[in-house]
Amino acid sequence: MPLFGRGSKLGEQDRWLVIKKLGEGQFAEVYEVRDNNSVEDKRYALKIERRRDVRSVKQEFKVVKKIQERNPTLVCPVHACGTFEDRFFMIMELLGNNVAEARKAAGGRFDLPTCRRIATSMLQGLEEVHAAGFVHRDVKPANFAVGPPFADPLTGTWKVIDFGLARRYLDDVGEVLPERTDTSFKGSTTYASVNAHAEADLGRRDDLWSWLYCTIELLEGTLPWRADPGKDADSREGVLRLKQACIADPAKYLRPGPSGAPEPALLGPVSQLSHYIASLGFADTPDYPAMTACLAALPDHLPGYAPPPVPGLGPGSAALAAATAAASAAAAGGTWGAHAQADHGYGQYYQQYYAQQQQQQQQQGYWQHQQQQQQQQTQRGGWGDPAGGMQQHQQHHRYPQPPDPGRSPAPGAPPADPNTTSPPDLDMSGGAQPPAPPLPPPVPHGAPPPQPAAPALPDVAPEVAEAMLAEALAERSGGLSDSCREAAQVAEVAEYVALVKQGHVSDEAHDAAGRLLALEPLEALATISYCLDALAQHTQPDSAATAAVALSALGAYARDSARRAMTKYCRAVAAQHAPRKAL
Ligand SMILES: Nc1ncnc2c1ncn2[C@@H]1O[C@H](COP(=O)(O)OP(=O)(O)OP(=O)(O)O)[C@@H](O)[C@H]1O
Repeated sequence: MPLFGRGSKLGEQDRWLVIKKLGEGQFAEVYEVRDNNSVEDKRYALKIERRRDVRSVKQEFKVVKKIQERNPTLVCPVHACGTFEDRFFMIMELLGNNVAEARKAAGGRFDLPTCRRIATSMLQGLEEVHAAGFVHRDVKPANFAVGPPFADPLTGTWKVIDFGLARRYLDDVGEVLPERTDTSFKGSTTYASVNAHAEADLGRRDDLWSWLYCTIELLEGTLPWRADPGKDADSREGVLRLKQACIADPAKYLRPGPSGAPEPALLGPVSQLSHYIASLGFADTPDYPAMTACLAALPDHLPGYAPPPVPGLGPGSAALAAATAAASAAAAGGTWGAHAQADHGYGQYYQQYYAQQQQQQQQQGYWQHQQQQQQQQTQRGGWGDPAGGMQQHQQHHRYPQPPDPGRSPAPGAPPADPNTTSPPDLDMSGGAQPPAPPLPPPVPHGAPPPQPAAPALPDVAPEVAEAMLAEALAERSGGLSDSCREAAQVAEVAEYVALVKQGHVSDEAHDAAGRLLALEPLEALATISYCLDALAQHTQPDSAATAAVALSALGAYARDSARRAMTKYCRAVAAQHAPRKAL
Protein backbone atom coordinates (compact mmCIF):
# COMPACT_ATOMS: atom_id res chain seq x y z
CA MET A 1 0.00 0.00 0.00
CA PRO A 2 1.74 3.23 -1.12
CA LEU A 3 2.18 5.95 1.48
CA PHE A 4 0.78 8.63 -0.83
CA GLY A 5 -1.63 8.99 -3.72
CA ARG A 6 -1.63 11.58 -6.45
CA GLY A 7 -2.39 15.02 -5.05
CA SER A 8 -1.07 14.32 -1.53
CA LYS A 9 0.90 17.17 -0.01
CA LEU A 10 3.71 17.10 2.47
CA GLY A 11 6.45 19.25 3.89
CA GLU A 12 6.26 22.68 5.46
CA GLN A 13 3.25 24.58 4.18
CA ASP A 14 2.39 21.62 1.96
CA ARG A 15 5.32 22.48 -0.25
CA TRP A 16 5.59 19.13 -2.06
CA LEU A 17 2.69 17.94 -4.21
CA VAL A 18 2.76 14.24 -5.10
CA ILE A 19 2.43 13.58 -8.83
CA LYS A 20 3.05 9.83 -8.95
CA LYS A 21 4.98 6.99 -7.42
CA LEU A 22 8.29 6.24 -9.15
CA GLY A 23 9.43 3.16 -7.34
CA GLU A 24 10.23 1.58 -4.06
CA GLY A 25 12.93 -0.38 -2.36
CA GLN A 26 13.15 -2.31 0.82
CA PHE A 27 13.00 0.64 3.17
CA ALA A 28 11.85 3.57 1.08
CA GLU A 29 9.35 4.78 -1.48
CA VAL A 30 10.19 7.27 -4.22
CA TYR A 31 7.67 9.76 -5.66
CA GLU A 32 7.71 12.41 -8.31
CA VAL A 33 6.68 15.68 -6.66
CA ARG A 34 6.09 19.26 -7.68
CA ASP A 35 7.45 22.21 -5.76
CA ASN A 36 4.47 24.38 -4.81
CA ASN A 37 6.84 27.17 -3.78
CA SER A 38 7.91 27.64 -7.35
CA VAL A 39 5.83 29.38 -9.96
CA GLU A 40 7.42 27.18 -12.58
CA ASP A 41 6.42 23.52 -12.79
CA LYS A 42 9.53 22.26 -11.02
CA ARG A 43 9.62 18.50 -10.47
CA TYR A 44 11.76 16.51 -8.05
CA ALA A 45 12.07 13.00 -6.68
CA LEU A 46 11.05 12.55 -3.05
CA LYS A 47 12.41 9.53 -1.20
CA ILE A 48 10.68 8.76 2.10
CA GLU A 49 11.18 6.11 4.75
CA ARG A 50 8.50 3.45 4.73
CA ARG A 51 8.73 2.91 8.45
CA ARG A 52 8.81 5.50 11.15
CA ASP A 53 11.38 3.61 13.15
CA VAL A 54 14.06 2.92 10.54
CA ARG A 55 16.10 6.01 9.75
CA SER A 56 17.32 4.74 6.39
CA VAL A 57 16.73 7.83 4.24
CA LYS A 58 18.12 10.14 6.89
CA GLN A 59 21.43 8.31 6.78
CA GLU A 60 21.44 8.31 3.02
CA PHE A 61 20.78 12.05 3.04
CA LYS A 62 23.81 12.62 5.27
CA VAL A 63 26.02 10.57 2.96
CA VAL A 64 24.90 12.36 -0.20
CA LYS A 65 25.23 15.78 1.46
CA LYS A 66 28.78 14.91 2.34
CA ILE A 67 29.58 13.74 -1.17
CA GLN A 68 27.91 16.85 -2.56
CA GLU A 69 30.44 19.07 -0.80
CA ARG A 70 32.84 18.11 -3.57
CA ASN A 71 30.43 19.21 -6.31
CA PRO A 72 30.17 15.90 -8.13
CA THR A 73 28.44 15.88 -11.48
CA LEU A 74 27.42 12.24 -11.58
CA VAL A 75 25.86 11.74 -8.16
CA CYS A 76 22.14 12.48 -7.91
CA PRO A 77 21.99 15.67 -5.82
CA VAL A 78 19.73 16.20 -2.83
CA HIS A 79 18.07 19.59 -2.46
CA ALA A 80 16.06 19.49 0.73
CA CYS A 81 14.73 17.25 3.46
CA GLY A 82 11.88 17.10 5.91
CA THR A 83 9.68 14.79 7.93
CA PHE A 84 6.19 13.50 7.44
CA GLU A 85 4.54 11.75 10.38
CA ASP A 86 7.94 10.84 11.83
CA ARG A 87 9.24 9.59 8.52
CA PHE A 88 12.26 11.35 7.11
CA PHE A 89 12.19 12.31 3.44
CA MET A 90 14.67 13.90 1.09
CA ILE A 91 14.16 15.80 -2.13
CA MET A 92 16.44 14.82 -5.00
CA GLU A 93 16.91 15.75 -8.59
CA LEU A 94 14.30 13.97 -10.70
CA LEU A 95 15.89 11.37 -12.94
CA GLY A 96 14.49 8.95 -15.50
CA ASN A 97 14.99 5.23 -16.10
CA ASN A 98 17.70 3.41 -14.26
CA VAL A 99 20.13 1.31 -16.31
CA ALA A 100 18.15 -1.89 -15.73
CA GLU A 101 14.92 -0.25 -16.87
CA ALA A 102 16.60 1.43 -19.83
CA ARG A 103 18.14 -1.84 -20.98
CA LYS A 104 14.76 -3.51 -20.72
CA ALA A 105 13.20 -0.66 -22.73
CA ALA A 106 15.91 -1.14 -25.36
CA GLY A 107 14.92 -4.78 -25.79
CA GLY A 108 17.65 -6.28 -23.64
CA ARG A 109 20.78 -4.79 -25.09
CA PHE A 110 22.15 -1.44 -26.28
CA ASP A 111 24.39 -0.76 -29.24
CA LEU A 112 28.07 -0.61 -28.44
CA PRO A 113 28.45 3.20 -28.29
CA THR A 114 25.60 3.35 -25.76
CA CYS A 115 27.14 0.54 -23.69
CA ARG A 116 30.42 2.44 -23.65
CA ARG A 117 28.74 5.68 -22.74
CA ILE A 118 26.79 4.17 -19.83
CA ALA A 119 29.70 2.13 -18.49
CA THR A 120 32.00 5.14 -18.65
CA SER A 121 29.50 7.35 -16.90
CA MET A 122 28.94 4.74 -14.17
CA LEU A 123 32.69 4.48 -13.62
CA GLN A 124 33.11 8.23 -13.37
CA GLY A 125 30.21 8.44 -10.93
CA LEU A 126 31.91 5.85 -8.76
CA GLU A 127 35.16 7.77 -8.96
CA GLU A 128 33.34 10.80 -7.57
CA VAL A 129 31.83 8.75 -4.76
CA HIS A 130 35.22 7.28 -3.90
CA ALA A 131 36.92 10.66 -4.06
CA ALA A 132 34.51 11.88 -1.39
CA GLY A 133 35.61 9.08 0.93
CA PHE A 134 32.75 6.60 0.46
CA VAL A 135 32.32 3.20 -1.10
CA HIS A 136 28.85 2.60 -2.50
CA ARG A 137 28.68 -1.16 -1.82
CA ASP A 138 25.50 -1.71 -3.83
CA VAL A 139 26.64 -1.08 -7.38
CA LYS A 140 24.08 -2.53 -9.77
CA PRO A 141 22.26 -1.32 -12.89
CA ALA A 142 19.22 -0.23 -10.86
CA ASN A 143 21.36 2.24 -8.94
CA PHE A 144 22.34 4.48 -11.86
CA ALA A 145 19.60 6.60 -13.42
CA VAL A 146 19.52 8.94 -16.38
CA GLY A 147 18.81 12.65 -16.38
CA PRO A 148 16.91 14.54 -17.51
CA PRO A 149 13.97 12.16 -17.05
CA PHE A 150 13.34 11.33 -20.70
CA ALA A 151 16.90 11.60 -21.92
CA ASP A 152 18.24 9.23 -24.52
CA PRO A 153 20.58 6.64 -22.99
CA LEU A 154 23.37 7.76 -25.32
CA THR A 155 23.13 11.47 -24.64
CA GLY A 156 21.72 11.65 -21.11
CA THR A 157 23.75 11.89 -17.92
CA TRP A 158 23.83 8.79 -15.76
CA LYS A 159 23.93 9.49 -12.06
CA VAL A 160 24.57 7.33 -9.02
CA ILE A 161 21.59 6.86 -6.69
CA ASP A 162 20.76 4.84 -3.56
CA PHE A 163 23.46 5.29 -0.96
CA GLY A 164 21.64 3.09 1.53
CA LEU A 165 24.62 0.76 1.89
CA ALA A 166 27.37 3.35 1.41
CA ARG A 167 30.13 3.46 3.96
CA ARG A 168 33.14 5.63 4.68
CA TYR A 169 36.44 4.00 3.84
CA LEU A 170 38.69 6.91 4.84
CA ASP A 171 39.48 8.24 8.27
CA ASP A 172 39.56 11.89 9.29
CA VAL A 173 42.95 12.49 7.70
CA GLY A 174 42.15 10.73 4.44
CA GLU A 175 43.85 7.42 5.26
CA VAL A 176 42.11 4.20 4.25
CA LEU A 177 40.50 2.62 7.30
CA PRO A 178 41.93 -0.79 8.16
CA GLU A 179 40.31 -3.74 6.46
CA ARG A 180 37.86 -5.36 8.86
CA THR A 181 37.56 -9.09 9.30
CA ASP A 182 34.23 -9.48 11.09
CA THR A 183 31.99 -8.50 8.20
CA SER A 184 29.09 -10.21 6.48
CA PHE A 185 27.65 -10.49 2.98
CA LYS A 186 26.39 -7.26 1.50
CA GLY A 187 24.92 -6.30 -1.87
CA SER A 188 23.15 -8.25 -4.59
CA THR A 189 24.32 -11.76 -5.43
CA THR A 190 24.43 -11.09 -9.18
CA TYR A 191 26.77 -8.10 -8.92
CA ALA A 192 28.66 -8.92 -5.71
CA SER A 193 32.43 -9.22 -5.92
CA VAL A 194 34.10 -12.46 -4.89
CA ASN A 195 35.29 -10.58 -1.82
CA ALA A 196 31.66 -9.86 -0.96
CA HIS A 197 30.87 -13.56 -1.39
CA ALA A 198 33.69 -14.28 1.02
CA GLU A 199 32.05 -11.81 3.45
CA ALA A 200 35.18 -9.68 3.38
CA ASP A 201 35.28 -5.95 4.05
CA LEU A 202 34.36 -4.06 0.88
CA GLY A 203 36.50 -1.32 -0.61
CA ARG A 204 36.76 0.61 -3.84
CA ARG A 205 37.88 -2.44 -5.79
CA ASP A 206 34.61 -4.19 -4.91
CA ASP A 207 32.54 -1.34 -6.35
CA LEU A 208 34.68 -1.79 -9.47
CA TRP A 209 34.03 -5.53 -9.65
CA SER A 210 30.30 -4.86 -9.49
CA TRP A 211 30.73 -2.17 -12.13
CA LEU A 212 32.59 -4.62 -14.38
CA TYR A 213 29.75 -7.12 -14.06
CA CYS A 214 27.28 -4.35 -14.98
CA THR A 215 29.46 -3.49 -17.98
CA ILE A 216 29.62 -7.08 -19.17
CA GLU A 217 25.87 -7.34 -18.81
CA LEU A 218 25.51 -4.19 -20.91
CA LEU A 219 27.76 -5.66 -23.60
CA GLU A 220 26.41 -9.17 -23.57
CA GLY A 221 22.82 -8.68 -22.49
CA THR A 222 23.38 -11.19 -19.70
CA LEU A 223 25.96 -12.62 -17.33
CA PRO A 224 27.33 -16.15 -17.26
CA TRP A 225 25.87 -16.70 -13.81
CA ARG A 226 22.35 -15.65 -14.64
CA ALA A 227 20.25 -18.79 -14.47
CA ASP A 228 17.90 -19.97 -17.16
CA PRO A 229 14.15 -20.20 -16.60
CA GLY A 230 13.07 -22.55 -13.88
CA LYS A 231 16.42 -22.67 -12.12
CA ASP A 232 17.49 -21.04 -8.93
CA ALA A 233 19.34 -17.91 -10.01
CA ASP A 234 20.51 -17.21 -6.53
CA SER A 235 22.61 -20.20 -5.75
CA ARG A 236 25.33 -18.02 -4.27
CA GLU A 237 27.74 -20.91 -4.31
CA GLY A 238 27.23 -21.54 -8.02
CA VAL A 239 27.43 -17.84 -8.86
CA LEU A 240 30.64 -17.49 -6.89
CA ARG A 241 32.28 -20.40 -8.68
CA LEU A 242 31.42 -18.94 -12.05
CA LYS A 243 32.82 -15.57 -11.06
CA GLN A 244 36.02 -17.23 -9.94
CA ALA A 245 36.24 -19.16 -13.20
CA CYS A 246 35.77 -15.91 -15.15
CA ILE A 247 38.48 -14.12 -13.20
CA ALA A 248 40.84 -16.99 -13.95
CA ASP A 249 39.88 -16.95 -17.62
CA PRO A 250 38.07 -13.75 -18.68
CA ALA A 251 37.05 -15.39 -21.98
CA LYS A 252 34.35 -17.05 -19.89
CA TYR A 253 32.67 -13.71 -19.28
CA LEU A 254 31.70 -13.49 -22.93
CA ARG A 255 29.76 -15.49 -25.47
CA PRO A 256 31.82 -16.97 -28.25
CA GLY A 257 31.56 -15.43 -31.70
CA PRO A 258 31.15 -17.45 -34.91
CA SER A 259 34.80 -18.51 -34.68
CA GLY A 260 34.04 -20.29 -31.41
CA ALA A 261 35.96 -17.74 -29.34
CA PRO A 262 34.73 -14.45 -27.92
CA GLU A 263 35.14 -11.36 -30.07
CA PRO A 264 38.73 -10.17 -29.49
CA ALA A 265 37.56 -6.56 -29.67
CA LEU A 266 35.34 -7.16 -26.64
CA LEU A 267 37.56 -9.63 -24.87
CA GLY A 268 40.60 -7.33 -24.95
CA PRO A 269 39.11 -4.54 -22.81
CA VAL A 270 37.08 -6.91 -20.61
CA SER A 271 40.11 -9.05 -19.94
CA GLN A 272 42.32 -6.06 -19.17
CA LEU A 273 39.76 -4.61 -16.80
CA SER A 274 39.23 -7.92 -15.01
CA HIS A 275 42.96 -8.50 -14.60
CA TYR A 276 43.48 -4.95 -13.45
CA ILE A 277 40.74 -5.03 -10.81
CA ALA A 278 42.02 -8.42 -9.61
CA SER A 279 45.40 -6.80 -9.07
CA LEU A 280 44.01 -4.15 -6.72
CA GLY A 281 44.56 -4.52 -3.02
CA PHE A 282 41.96 -3.44 -0.47
CA ALA A 283 43.55 -0.02 0.08
CA ASP A 284 44.77 0.64 -3.47
CA THR A 285 43.55 3.70 -5.34
CA PRO A 286 42.17 2.56 -8.69
CA ASP A 287 43.41 4.16 -11.87
CA TYR A 288 40.04 5.37 -13.15
CA PRO A 289 41.36 7.23 -16.23
CA ALA A 290 43.19 4.11 -17.38
CA MET A 291 40.03 2.10 -16.96
CA THR A 292 38.07 4.72 -18.87
CA ALA A 293 40.63 4.58 -21.65
CA CYS A 294 40.21 0.84 -21.71
CA LEU A 295 36.48 1.27 -22.32
CA ALA A 296 37.24 3.76 -25.07
CA ALA A 297 38.94 0.91 -26.92
CA LEU A 298 35.61 -0.84 -27.36
CA PRO A 299 34.56 -0.77 -31.02
CA ASP A 300 31.50 1.05 -32.34
CA HIS A 301 30.36 -1.88 -34.45
CA LEU A 302 30.97 -5.58 -34.56
CA PRO A 303 29.73 -7.74 -37.40
CA GLY A 304 28.94 -10.65 -35.13
CA TYR A 305 27.36 -8.65 -32.33
CA ALA A 306 24.78 -11.32 -31.61
CA PRO A 307 21.25 -11.00 -30.27
CA PRO A 308 20.35 -12.16 -26.76
CA PRO A 309 20.37 -15.89 -26.00
CA VAL A 310 17.35 -18.08 -26.52
CA PRO A 311 15.28 -19.70 -23.79
CA GLY A 312 16.53 -22.92 -22.37
CA LEU A 313 20.01 -22.15 -23.59
CA GLY A 314 20.83 -19.17 -21.39
CA PRO A 315 24.43 -19.12 -20.31
CA GLY A 316 23.31 -20.01 -16.84
CA SER A 317 22.02 -23.42 -17.83
CA ALA A 318 25.31 -24.89 -18.92
CA ALA A 319 27.37 -22.68 -16.70
CA LEU A 320 25.49 -23.39 -13.54
CA ALA A 321 25.55 -27.08 -14.31
CA ALA A 322 29.29 -26.77 -14.79
CA ALA A 323 29.61 -24.92 -11.54
CA THR A 324 27.64 -27.59 -9.78
CA ALA A 325 29.91 -30.23 -11.24
CA ALA A 326 32.90 -28.18 -10.20
CA ALA A 327 31.48 -27.81 -6.73
CA SER A 328 31.14 -31.57 -6.44
CA ALA A 329 34.70 -32.02 -7.67
CA ALA A 330 35.93 -29.45 -5.20
CA ALA A 331 33.98 -31.07 -2.39
CA ALA A 332 35.72 -34.31 -3.26
CA GLY A 333 39.07 -32.65 -2.76
CA GLY A 334 39.27 -30.92 -6.13
CA THR A 335 41.02 -27.66 -6.85
CA TRP A 336 40.46 -24.52 -8.83
CA GLY A 337 41.44 -26.50 -11.86
CA ALA A 338 38.38 -28.62 -11.30
CA HIS A 339 36.15 -25.59 -11.81
CA ALA A 340 37.92 -24.63 -14.97
CA GLN A 341 37.63 -28.13 -16.38
CA ALA A 342 34.00 -28.40 -15.49
CA ASP A 343 33.38 -25.12 -17.22
CA HIS A 344 34.55 -26.36 -20.60
CA GLY A 345 30.97 -27.32 -21.37
CA TYR A 346 30.29 -23.62 -21.74
CA GLY A 347 31.96 -23.46 -25.15
CA GLN A 348 29.96 -26.39 -26.46
CA TYR A 349 26.85 -24.69 -25.31
CA TYR A 350 27.63 -21.63 -27.34
CA GLN A 351 28.04 -23.64 -30.51
CA GLN A 352 24.52 -24.86 -29.95
CA TYR A 353 23.47 -21.33 -29.26
CA TYR A 354 24.74 -20.03 -32.54
CA ALA A 355 23.09 -22.90 -34.37
CA GLN A 356 19.79 -21.95 -32.82
CA GLN A 357 19.97 -18.20 -32.72
CA GLN A 358 17.31 -17.96 -35.43
CA GLN A 359 14.70 -18.96 -32.88
CA GLN A 360 13.69 -15.35 -32.54
CA GLN A 361 10.18 -16.09 -31.45
CA GLN A 362 11.44 -17.54 -28.19
CA GLN A 363 13.56 -14.59 -27.22
CA GLN A 364 10.76 -12.59 -25.76
CA GLY A 365 10.04 -15.21 -23.12
CA TYR A 366 13.70 -15.43 -22.19
CA TRP A 367 13.97 -11.72 -21.66
CA GLN A 368 10.84 -11.58 -19.62
CA HIS A 369 12.43 -14.14 -17.37
CA GLN A 370 15.68 -12.17 -17.17
CA GLN A 371 13.77 -9.08 -16.23
CA GLN A 372 11.90 -10.93 -13.50
CA GLN A 373 15.17 -12.22 -12.16
CA GLN A 374 16.58 -8.74 -12.11
CA GLN A 375 13.53 -7.37 -10.38
CA GLN A 376 13.79 -10.04 -7.72
CA GLN A 377 17.44 -9.16 -7.20
CA THR A 378 16.58 -5.51 -6.87
CA GLN A 379 13.93 -6.19 -4.29
CA ARG A 380 16.05 -8.42 -2.19
CA GLY A 381 18.50 -5.93 -0.68
CA GLY A 382 21.58 -6.84 1.28
CA TRP A 383 22.89 -7.69 4.67
CA GLY A 384 24.88 -5.50 6.95
CA ASP A 385 27.51 -5.98 9.54
CA PRO A 386 27.00 -4.73 13.03
CA ALA A 387 30.51 -5.42 14.21
CA GLY A 388 31.93 -3.12 11.56
CA GLY A 389 29.58 -0.36 12.54
CA MET A 390 30.65 -0.69 16.13
CA GLN A 391 34.32 -0.44 15.25
CA GLN A 392 33.62 2.60 13.20
CA HIS A 393 31.82 4.16 16.11
CA GLN A 394 34.73 3.68 18.40
CA GLN A 395 37.21 5.16 15.99
CA HIS A 396 35.47 7.91 14.06
CA HIS A 397 32.73 10.22 15.10
CA ARG A 398 32.97 12.63 12.21
CA TYR A 399 33.09 12.27 8.50
CA PRO A 400 36.58 12.16 7.04
CA GLN A 401 38.22 15.01 5.24
CA PRO A 402 37.89 14.35 1.54
CA PRO A 403 41.10 13.01 0.12
CA ASP A 404 42.86 14.15 -2.97
CA PRO A 405 41.27 11.94 -5.61
CA GLY A 406 44.79 11.13 -6.84
CA ARG A 407 44.62 9.85 -10.34
CA SER A 408 47.74 7.76 -10.28
CA PRO A 409 47.82 4.17 -9.07
CA ALA A 410 48.20 3.83 -5.33
CA PRO A 411 51.80 4.06 -4.18
CA GLY A 412 51.30 0.94 -2.16
CA ALA A 413 49.99 -1.01 -5.11
CA PRO A 414 51.63 -4.41 -5.27
CA PRO A 415 54.13 -5.05 -8.04
CA ALA A 416 52.72 -7.00 -10.91
CA ASP A 417 53.67 -10.63 -11.12
CA PRO A 418 54.14 -11.43 -14.77
CA ASN A 419 53.19 -15.01 -14.10
CA THR A 420 49.95 -14.23 -12.43
CA THR A 421 48.38 -10.92 -13.39
CA SER A 422 48.55 -8.27 -16.03
CA PRO A 423 50.33 -5.13 -14.84
CA PRO A 424 48.24 -2.48 -13.12
CA ASP A 425 48.99 0.08 -15.82
CA LEU A 426 46.69 -1.08 -18.54
CA ASP A 427 47.58 -2.00 -22.06
CA MET A 428 45.63 0.52 -24.11
CA SER A 429 46.33 -1.01 -27.46
CA GLY A 430 42.66 -1.65 -28.10
CA GLY A 431 40.65 -4.76 -28.40
CA ALA A 432 42.50 -6.57 -31.14
CA GLN A 433 45.05 -8.35 -29.01
CA PRO A 434 44.58 -12.01 -28.16
CA PRO A 435 43.08 -12.86 -24.80
CA ALA A 436 45.49 -12.59 -21.90
CA PRO A 437 46.75 -15.90 -20.52
CA PRO A 438 44.48 -17.42 -17.89
CA LEU A 439 45.06 -16.31 -14.34
CA PRO A 440 45.74 -18.77 -11.58
CA PRO A 441 43.34 -18.85 -8.63
CA PRO A 442 41.74 -15.43 -8.36
CA VAL A 443 43.33 -14.06 -5.24
CA PRO A 444 43.33 -10.26 -5.31
CA HIS A 445 46.50 -8.83 -3.81
CA GLY A 446 46.26 -8.20 -0.14
CA ALA A 447 43.03 -10.16 0.22
CA PRO A 448 42.65 -13.56 1.82
CA PRO A 449 41.96 -16.37 -0.61
CA PRO A 450 38.27 -16.34 -1.48
CA GLN A 451 36.32 -18.66 0.72
CA PRO A 452 33.06 -20.21 -0.29
CA ALA A 453 30.19 -18.10 0.97
CA ALA A 454 29.19 -19.01 4.50
CA PRO A 455 26.40 -21.55 4.43
CA ALA A 456 22.98 -20.16 5.16
CA LEU A 457 21.67 -20.89 8.60
CA PRO A 458 20.01 -24.25 8.35
CA ASP A 459 17.03 -23.29 10.41
CA VAL A 460 16.17 -19.68 9.49
CA ALA A 461 16.69 -18.50 5.94
CA PRO A 462 17.98 -14.89 5.85
CA GLU A 463 15.12 -13.86 3.57
CA VAL A 464 12.58 -15.22 6.03
CA ALA A 465 14.31 -13.58 8.95
CA GLU A 466 14.52 -10.33 7.05
CA ALA A 467 10.84 -10.33 6.16
CA MET A 468 9.90 -11.18 9.71
CA LEU A 469 12.14 -8.43 11.00
CA ALA A 470 10.22 -5.94 8.89
CA GLU A 471 7.01 -7.34 10.30
CA ALA A 472 8.35 -7.11 13.81
CA LEU A 473 9.25 -3.49 13.32
CA ALA A 474 5.80 -2.74 11.98
CA GLU A 475 4.25 -4.49 14.93
CA ARG A 476 6.45 -2.57 17.28
CA SER A 477 4.98 0.74 16.24
CA GLY A 478 1.43 -0.40 16.89
CA GLY A 479 1.65 -3.41 19.12
CA LEU A 480 3.93 -2.76 22.07
CA SER A 481 3.37 -0.43 24.96
CA ASP A 482 5.96 2.29 25.59
CA SER A 483 5.93 1.38 29.22
CA CYS A 484 7.28 -2.06 28.43
CA ARG A 485 10.96 -1.46 28.94
CA GLU A 486 11.96 -4.88 27.72
CA ALA A 487 9.99 -4.49 24.55
CA ALA A 488 11.67 -1.18 23.87
CA GLN A 489 15.03 -2.80 24.44
CA VAL A 490 14.27 -5.54 21.97
CA ALA A 491 12.97 -3.02 19.49
CA GLU A 492 16.17 -1.01 19.77
CA VAL A 493 18.17 -4.07 18.96
CA ALA A 494 16.00 -4.71 15.94
CA GLU A 495 16.29 -1.09 14.87
CA TYR A 496 20.02 -1.22 15.14
CA VAL A 497 20.12 -4.33 13.01
CA ALA A 498 17.98 -2.63 10.39
CA LEU A 499 20.17 0.46 10.33
CA VAL A 500 23.44 -1.35 10.21
CA LYS A 501 22.12 -3.76 7.64
CA GLN A 502 22.00 -0.83 5.28
CA GLY A 503 25.58 0.07 6.10
CA HIS A 504 24.69 3.05 8.23
CA VAL A 505 27.18 4.03 10.85
CA SER A 506 25.22 6.91 12.24
CA ASP A 507 24.99 8.23 15.73
CA GLU A 508 21.46 6.88 15.89
CA ALA A 509 22.62 3.41 15.00
CA HIS A 510 25.37 3.59 17.55
CA ASP A 511 23.02 4.83 20.22
CA ALA A 512 20.65 2.01 19.43
CA ALA A 513 23.56 -0.38 19.65
CA GLY A 514 24.80 1.06 22.90
CA ARG A 515 23.63 -1.79 25.06
CA LEU A 516 25.14 -4.40 22.82
CA LEU A 517 28.45 -2.67 22.26
CA ALA A 518 29.92 -3.71 25.55
CA LEU A 519 28.54 -7.21 25.49
CA GLU A 520 30.18 -10.41 24.47
CA PRO A 521 28.00 -12.63 22.26
CA LEU A 522 26.98 -14.81 25.15
CA GLU A 523 26.10 -11.83 27.29
CA ALA A 524 24.14 -10.43 24.41
CA LEU A 525 22.37 -13.73 24.15
CA ALA A 526 21.54 -13.64 27.84
CA THR A 527 20.20 -10.10 27.49
CA ILE A 528 18.09 -11.13 24.59
CA SER A 529 16.85 -14.19 26.44
CA TYR A 530 15.87 -11.98 29.31
CA CYS A 531 14.03 -9.64 26.98
CA LEU A 532 12.19 -12.49 25.39
CA ASP A 533 11.16 -13.96 28.69
CA ALA A 534 9.96 -10.58 29.83
CA LEU A 535 8.08 -10.12 26.61
CA ALA A 536 6.45 -13.48 26.97
CA GLN A 537 5.15 -12.44 30.38
CA HIS A 538 4.03 -8.95 29.47
CA THR A 539 2.75 -9.20 25.96
CA GLN A 540 0.61 -11.33 23.74
CA PRO A 541 2.24 -14.55 22.58
CA ASP A 542 2.24 -13.34 19.00
CA SER A 543 4.23 -10.25 19.91
CA ALA A 544 6.78 -12.33 21.71
CA ALA A 545 7.06 -14.66 18.78
CA THR A 546 7.49 -11.81 16.36
CA ALA A 547 10.16 -10.27 18.52
CA ALA A 548 11.85 -13.64 18.65
CA VAL A 549 11.95 -13.79 14.91
CA ALA A 550 13.29 -10.27 14.75
CA LEU A 551 16.05 -11.34 17.04
CA SER A 552 16.79 -14.35 14.91
CA ALA A 553 17.54 -11.79 12.22
CA LEU A 554 20.00 -10.23 14.62
CA GLY A 555 21.50 -13.67 15.00
CA ALA A 556 22.34 -13.66 11.32
CA TYR A 557 24.71 -10.76 11.91
CA ALA A 558 26.48 -11.89 15.01
CA ARG A 559 29.43 -14.17 15.34
CA ASP A 560 28.86 -17.73 14.31
CA SER A 561 28.46 -19.39 17.67
CA ALA A 562 26.24 -16.65 19.00
CA ARG A 563 24.06 -16.56 15.97
CA ARG A 564 23.42 -20.26 16.06
CA ALA A 565 22.58 -20.12 19.73
CA MET A 566 20.34 -17.12 19.24
CA THR A 567 18.54 -18.66 16.34
CA LYS A 568 18.00 -21.87 18.24
CA TYR A 569 16.75 -19.99 21.23
CA CYS A 570 14.45 -17.79 19.20
CA ARG A 571 12.98 -20.79 17.47
CA ALA A 572 12.32 -22.44 20.79
CA VAL A 573 10.65 -19.34 22.20
CA ALA A 574 8.59 -18.85 19.09
CA ALA A 575 7.51 -22.48 19.08
CA GLN A 576 6.62 -22.33 22.76
CA HIS A 577 4.59 -19.16 22.60
CA ALA A 578 3.17 -19.08 19.14
CA PRO A 579 3.17 -22.44 17.45
CA ARG A 580 1.15 -20.90 14.64
CA LYS A 581 4.10 -18.77 13.53
CA ALA A 582 6.38 -20.73 11.26
CA LEU A 583 9.98 -19.58 11.23
N1 LIG B 1 16.19 10.71 -8.15
C1 LIG B 1 15.38 9.79 -8.69
N2 LIG B 1 14.64 10.09 -9.77
C2 LIG B 1 13.82 9.15 -10.31
N3 LIG B 1 13.67 7.92 -9.84
C3 LIG B 1 14.39 7.56 -8.76
C4 LIG B 1 15.27 8.48 -8.13
N4 LIG B 1 15.84 7.86 -7.07
C5 LIG B 1 15.35 6.60 -7.06
N5 LIG B 1 14.48 6.42 -8.06
C6 LIG B 1 13.76 5.17 -8.38
O1 LIG B 1 13.08 4.70 -7.23
C7 LIG B 1 13.29 3.30 -7.04
C8 LIG B 1 13.81 3.01 -5.65
O2 LIG B 1 14.90 3.84 -5.37
P1 LIG B 1 16.11 3.42 -4.45
O3 LIG B 1 16.87 2.31 -5.10
O4 LIG B 1 16.90 4.64 -4.12
O5 LIG B 1 15.32 2.90 -3.16
P2 LIG B 1 15.83 1.93 -2.02
O6 LIG B 1 14.71 1.76 -1.05
O7 LIG B 1 17.08 2.47 -1.41
O8 LIG B 1 16.11 0.61 -2.85
P3 LIG B 1 16.89 -0.75 -2.42
O9 LIG B 1 16.00 -1.50 -1.49
O10 LIG B 1 17.08 -1.43 -3.75
O11 LIG B 1 18.18 -0.33 -1.80
C9 LIG B 1 14.23 2.86 -8.15
O12 LIG B 1 13.45 2.24 -9.14
C10 LIG B 1 14.80 4.12 -8.72
O13 LIG B 1 15.00 4.01 -10.11
